[in-house]
Amino acid sequence: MNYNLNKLSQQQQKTSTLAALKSLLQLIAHERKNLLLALVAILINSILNLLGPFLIGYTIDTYVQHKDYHGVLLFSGILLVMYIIALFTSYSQTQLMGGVGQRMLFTLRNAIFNKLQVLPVAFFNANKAGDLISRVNNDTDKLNSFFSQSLMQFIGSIVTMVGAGIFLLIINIKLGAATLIPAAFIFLFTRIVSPWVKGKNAANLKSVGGMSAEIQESLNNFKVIIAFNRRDYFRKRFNEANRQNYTTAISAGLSNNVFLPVYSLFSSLAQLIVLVYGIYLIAEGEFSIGLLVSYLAYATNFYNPLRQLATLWTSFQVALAGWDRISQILSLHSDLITIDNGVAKPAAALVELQEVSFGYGDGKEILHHVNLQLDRGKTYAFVGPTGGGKTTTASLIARLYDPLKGTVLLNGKDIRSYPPAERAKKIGFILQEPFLFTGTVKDNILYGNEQYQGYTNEQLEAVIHQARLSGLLNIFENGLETKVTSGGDSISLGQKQLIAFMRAVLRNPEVLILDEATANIDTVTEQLLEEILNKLPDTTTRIIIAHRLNTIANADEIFFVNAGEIIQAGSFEDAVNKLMKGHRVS
Ligand SMILES: Nc1ncnc2c1ncn2[C@@H]1O[C@H](COP(=O)(O)OP(=O)(O)OP(=O)(O)O)[C@@H](O)[C@H]1O
Repeated sequence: MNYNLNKLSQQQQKTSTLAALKSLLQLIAHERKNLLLALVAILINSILNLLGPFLIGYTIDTYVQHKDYHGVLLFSGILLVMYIIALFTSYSQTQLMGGVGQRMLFTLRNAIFNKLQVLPVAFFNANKAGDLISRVNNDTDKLNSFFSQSLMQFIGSIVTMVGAGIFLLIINIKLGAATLIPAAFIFLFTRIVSPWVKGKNAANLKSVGGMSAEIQESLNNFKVIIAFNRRDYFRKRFNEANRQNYTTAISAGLSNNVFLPVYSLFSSLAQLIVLVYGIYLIAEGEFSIGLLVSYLAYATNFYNPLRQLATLWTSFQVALAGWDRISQILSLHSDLITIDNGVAKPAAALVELQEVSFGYGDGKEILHHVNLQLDRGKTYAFVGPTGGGKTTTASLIARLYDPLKGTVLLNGKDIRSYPPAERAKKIGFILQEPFLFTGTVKDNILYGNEQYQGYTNEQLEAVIHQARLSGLLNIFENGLETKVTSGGDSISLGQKQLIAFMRAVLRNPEVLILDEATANIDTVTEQLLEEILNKLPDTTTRIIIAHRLNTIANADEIFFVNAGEIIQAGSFEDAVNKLMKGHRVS
């Protein structure tokens, strides 16, 4: 499956505006009650706005021309009450839709974040974290702006326009038709120009994502930047991303501003038509002054919302561009599904790779028809040159990826048939770069461990003691309460590896994979770690990926992993003998 969102956006078929609007409305479908209330408020508001000019015209013709000031006063009072009610309805709908927008934002951000939690490693390999953050933060906010500020105004404007259009045609069909001609041009113009505007806004949102990715990358690597004094390099890259954003923002801004002047021009033309044609009709005796005043007001009532629609339409195009980027994530599914293949065959080994081939999607094959058997309770070492495929093999055993061909079996069952929670419990994987989150050593040790959640420090210390891990915990000044940050600068890399080690061992896995897990640990601690490994339950299978020969000296079996192959090299002595005869171990 293609997980590259940028490639996906190129492949993605353009959705029609109506289809996109439909899918956007589905997002707030559960807000029916608030939407209905906001709709009623905006309808009342529009109706009151529409009645205004009619009453003004009526007052002029009936009372002003006959100097009936009592009537003028009465209708002025009625108009004042109408304006106050209109103000109240406008305020209510803003409040209601503000709430709808914020709740939609909340739900949507949760939905994207939850989706990110279930997507496979391949997705994160293919996309930059900064761009993903931008989609969660920035793009969702564009939708919020549309829902909270624009949607009801949008509906209100359309209702007012339709109402005003009907009044225009009812009062005088010929004048009405002439007044509405410019609107037809506006409609045509909008249809033609909208996809272009949406495209410009999509490019701008993409460049915001690119800039966010640049910031994220330089922040992650700030030590290297300072150590190598390469500030200029990242400054240049950021400058480039910023410039790109500046250019696309200008371009999007210009395209967004295209609607308003055109709408304004055609609105003014319509006013002119009403004035010229209206005066002609008065001269012909077909029209009254009061009617013309009402008529001009209705023409304004028709074209003003249309002008407002120009701004709202822009906000809609921006929201659509944001929605496209969000739905690209939401529409993805993990291809690491759990398959229904629950019948275990008699297991020849605990872990078995049968004719496994794998590559990362760039066409290069990393493993080629590999066969491997790992027995329960034994210790295995994967050695080989840098980039030889050791981590890849371990990742396939832990099902971070699925093989392109062949099968990985755990206990005689296809690894794909294990539910993720069960698989994670059976396989402990200590990565080359252990992941720690901000909290304490205890929080990090208990991460993903249901069994000991809620244990007090004393209870957990007892468990750690039982697992013979006390020696490792003692290395931390404040024991379980030692503070850890996700950047991990408060503790050393070796200490991080120790926490990851304790985390994995306490889960009591059937297979424990250590990927260069002792590379940053001093030899005394490494010795301690080895003792712990040796005392793990007899049933635990250990896979050690290491470059240091002393780390693998006690392995029952050593495998050379290189150039797509995994070669069984026997015990440490056998491997050393083979090495003497010309095999290269890194
Ligand atoms: N996420 C990835 N996307 C594309 N290619 C990758 C990815 N991870 C690894 N590779 C490639 O796969 C090959 C094997 O990498 P792997 O990490 O398995 O090697 P290794 O033997 O563990 O190396 P090391 O000893 O340096 O840890 C390398 O050529 C590497 O460039």
